[in-house]
Amino acid sequence: MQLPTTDIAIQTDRLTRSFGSNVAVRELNLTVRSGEIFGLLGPNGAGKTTTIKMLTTMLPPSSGAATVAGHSILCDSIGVRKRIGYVSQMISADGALTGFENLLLFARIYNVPRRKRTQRIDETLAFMGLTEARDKLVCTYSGGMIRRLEIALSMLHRPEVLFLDEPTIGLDPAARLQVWKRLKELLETFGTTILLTTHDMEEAEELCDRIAIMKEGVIAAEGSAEELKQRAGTESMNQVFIHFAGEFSDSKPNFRDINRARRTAKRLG
Ligand SMILES: Nc1ncnc2c1ncn2[C@@H]1O[C@H](COP(=O)(O)OP(=O)(O)OP(=O)(O)O)[C@@H](O)[C@H]1O
Repeated sequence: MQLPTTDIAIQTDRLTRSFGSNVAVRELNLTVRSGEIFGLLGPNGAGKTTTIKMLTTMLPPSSGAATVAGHSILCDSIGVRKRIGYVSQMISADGALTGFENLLLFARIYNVPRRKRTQRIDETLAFMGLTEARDKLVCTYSGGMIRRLEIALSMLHRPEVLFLDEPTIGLDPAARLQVWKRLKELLETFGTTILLTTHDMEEAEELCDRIAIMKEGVIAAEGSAEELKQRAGTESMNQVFIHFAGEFSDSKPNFRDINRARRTAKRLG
């Protein structure tokens, strides 16, 4: 089915990225509809982060093309950047500043008009349940509060599309639920399209309207959690993952990837 372009938030056309002889993402054709939460799943090294880096214009593709919020990642990276937010696994808020000060810094970067800044920051803090922590140093925040602040930083300019790389990695169950709640509210309140990566099958089922399971740089399966369960002939999302991505998640074991995931978990834990 062909969707009208206004209903499409992200579209890729044979998007490919290689690192030397290693093809991390191979001729990816992906469509994310406006106003949905889309989950990219897959074992370590499947190409999820590389996909996000290309879509956020941080990494040029080796070949292929993509549009994000109607703008080409190849010819209009500024147009893309103005319309997106990105919460990576790596970048953290500055622990030596308060939540408010962190947001003020981003408000300047995003060119939020000076007279609107304080109001926008306070609204965003309230939205993320951080009003009471407004003037506290971020180094005193819990892992869940840091993650919510990072989401607040990424949505300060009210992006059309938000990219989240493993948003709840390293969080305890209560903090994870809080993040899910805020992300759903973000979609309901602002209509923000969300593309996230996760290894957490419960997260994918609970949060995502549609899911793509990547394996070795290609999409092995795509659909809603219910559709994927039906196709795999199981009620368990873990079994769905194994069915489409394979039993072993060490197809491309990589010190860099494991080390990065551990550092993120440690940072938030
Ligand atoms: N900067 C880089 N230089 C060389 N190889 C890279 C680089 N970034 C990614 N890769 C390789 O590309 C492949 C895909 O990596 P990517 O980080 O996209 O996977 P991922 O699905 O996000 O994994 P994870 O779940 O561990 O975050 C891996 O084989 C990885 O080693």
